[in-house]
Amino acid sequence: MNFPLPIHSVTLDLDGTLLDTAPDLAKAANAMLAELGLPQRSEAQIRDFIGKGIPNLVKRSITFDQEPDAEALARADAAFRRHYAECNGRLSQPYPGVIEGLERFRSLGLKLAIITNKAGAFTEPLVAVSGLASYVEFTIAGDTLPRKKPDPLPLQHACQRMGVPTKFNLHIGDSQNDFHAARAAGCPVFLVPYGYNEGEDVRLLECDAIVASLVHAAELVTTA
Ligand SMILES: O=C(O)COP(=O)(O)O
Ligand SMILES: [Mg+2]
Repeated sequence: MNFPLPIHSVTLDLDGTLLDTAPDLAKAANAMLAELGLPQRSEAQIRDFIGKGIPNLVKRSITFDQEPDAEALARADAAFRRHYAECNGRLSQPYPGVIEGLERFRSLGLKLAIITNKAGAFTEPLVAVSGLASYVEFTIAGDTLPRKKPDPLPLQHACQRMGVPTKFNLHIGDSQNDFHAARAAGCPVFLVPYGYNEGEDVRLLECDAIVASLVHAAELVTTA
């Protein structure tokens, strides 16, 4: 790939790319585990459970020796959502370089949108309270469409909504879900190494660039 990369828009992953949400997610998961009388998890463990949406995080958190049954899962899911609604956004912070990187993308005239696997009920308040809402045209949450990342649908939908051919939309994320969604949609993809990738090293994925921050990403693009 030749740099600078010519693009019209940037779609951004939320958890692990824009915001470090693991402390709030770990707090809610441990409150849920305590309520169900299950052992606590470390924040490091919870970090590795983030990426494929809340039902998956809940299932991974309550799975110890054996697979949970449907009823246990439903109770855990409801408890998690109740606790997360209380603490969502309290400890979550933008990573270094996020606001400056968004400013740079904006000054290049690029359209920006957020694409997350997090459920919409938690995404909208989080994007608002973290100050990210003013930078993006819209947000697509994990339950906005019938399929979420790694399916390409959210990226295809976002590109259509912005009127940008997928090859001119750069997707920036922290995980294999972002990587596969972008590749399947035909979008170039940069990955950050500081987020959550379900316990795997993102450097093993053949993305177009590993970027230390969004500022670094902005240095590698130009307006098409
Ligand atoms: O909710 C998740 O599991 C991850 O959300 P993300 O797509 O913003 O990383
Ligand atoms: Mg992520």
